[in-house]
Amino acid sequence: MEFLLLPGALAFFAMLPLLLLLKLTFSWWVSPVLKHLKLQRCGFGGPPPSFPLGNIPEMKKKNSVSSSLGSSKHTHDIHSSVFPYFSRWQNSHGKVFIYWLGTEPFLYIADPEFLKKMSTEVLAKKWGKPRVFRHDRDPMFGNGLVMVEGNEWVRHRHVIAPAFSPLNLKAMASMMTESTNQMIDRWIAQINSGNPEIDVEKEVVETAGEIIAKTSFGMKGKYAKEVSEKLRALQMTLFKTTRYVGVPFGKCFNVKKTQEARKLGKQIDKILLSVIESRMKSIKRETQEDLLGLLLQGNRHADGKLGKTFTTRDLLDECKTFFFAGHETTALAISWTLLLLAMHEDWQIQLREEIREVVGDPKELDINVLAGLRKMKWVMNEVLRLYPTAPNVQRQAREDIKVDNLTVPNGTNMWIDVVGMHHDPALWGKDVNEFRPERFMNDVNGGCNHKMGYLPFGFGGRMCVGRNLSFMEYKIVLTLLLSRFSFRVSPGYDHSPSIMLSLRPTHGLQLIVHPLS
Ligand code: HEM
Repeated sequence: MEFLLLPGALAFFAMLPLLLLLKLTFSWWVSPVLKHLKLQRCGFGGPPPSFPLGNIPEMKKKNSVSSSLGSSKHTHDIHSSVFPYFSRWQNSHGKVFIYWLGTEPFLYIADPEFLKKMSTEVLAKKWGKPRVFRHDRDPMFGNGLVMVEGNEWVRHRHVIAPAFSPLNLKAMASMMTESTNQMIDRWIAQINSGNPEIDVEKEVVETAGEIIAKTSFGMKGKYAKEVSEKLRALQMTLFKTTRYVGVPFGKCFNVKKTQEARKLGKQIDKILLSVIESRMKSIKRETQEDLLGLLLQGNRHADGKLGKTFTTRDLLDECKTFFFAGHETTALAISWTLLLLAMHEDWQIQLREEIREVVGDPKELDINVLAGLRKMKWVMNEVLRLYPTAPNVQRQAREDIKVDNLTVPNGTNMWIDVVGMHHDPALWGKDVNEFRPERFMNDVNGGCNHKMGYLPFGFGGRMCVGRNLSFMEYKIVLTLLLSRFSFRVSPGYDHSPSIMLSLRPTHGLQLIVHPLS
């Protein structure tokens, strides 16, 4: 019997490399070509891709050409500098077209009407997230809420959303004031030493990292700082390199960085797992009011046992997700705000007056009054319009989607260009690139002529779950900073916003900071 099988088995092993080659040729060449033909038949145009890089060479070329907007030219007209390739392709292919990251087709969307029609066709739980990004960002988000799909997403969102209710968030205010006051002390010391130029982006991002480490997993002091630094190092390792997402063997271009990210990811998981496990052991005494505490309390069966909805791995992925989705987006919103207020002293004065009227003495900050900071909310909305810190929203079709006479085929990735829509004069009018917070005075959409044209927190059922937390942090940090300091743009500041997952200032954000008497 064995002898009879042997020639067959040998033939199989001899064929193995050929089978593998056929499989790879199909997935990386035949299948993308078929997809391309299908998309063309569906009526979508776009820049012609090459194999195996897709349109990446053109994207990289344009990236290197785009440079600083010039220190004297603090223009808010940033779309063509942060996404030069999209801005160019829009001119020749309109506001909806196909481009390719490696062998993965992406539908580019900067047309709110198209987006509206598509999103009325698809339930939140039926949207996918691009598989190439899920894979690429696995060390950061794992299967946390940002990436999870289908019924699993419903389950996660159902448990997580209540943790972000305004009532629960109030308990976190003291963690925010504590870290902000420590930052203020550092600034005072630096100014007293004769150096009033502060890189507010570096400072605020660091402080927000500590805040989220406290509010997410209840870490304190030095420990919060250490974990937050490790998590940030992981993000830098993943994003500060030339990346070939969607390209076959793309990770091989960066073996060292990929290994480094994996190593850091494991270290972080180890630290967070030990925190989660020790918190689980003391579950009966669990009174901590951070997000992990709230999830643990919601994760108990009626008999008090753990694991109703989340496994330890789920909890770990969610804690990391809160960190990565929450700290930089909020910190950068605060940093861009400080720049815009430094450029528009009138608004700095108006906000300071509002703080005086609504909050009174910031040393006794009563967070119940924060809702009264109306002008500050207009400023936040306007900053997130001009500088949306989450510069795009992504989806993947899990079924064919009909939009008028076009079909978006199952599996198509979508890249919704938030920066593009927020800077589109057809949606906002001639003053689109001006800082005018008052446009939000009587209109939550800031006068945009389409309600899906303003998407700083995404859209539909998957809209940002942490936005209430970010509103609170934004108001607390700004209240404390504006009560203590005035801000001017430093001559050393080079205005060059760029994308590194979030929309950030490439060379930091240097302001001249003066203590108020
Ligand atoms: C200014 C601050 C923030 C901005 C601009 C922002 C923006 C966004 C955007 C654009 C999305 C994608 C929505 C979509 O796909 O339609 C999102 C999702 C998400 N955000 Fe935020 N975010 C901010 C703060 C936060 C904070 C503070 C947290 C948590 C601590 C957080 C946690 C999340 C999570 C977990 C999701 C995934 C929601 C889901 O898919 O169900 N975000 N955010």
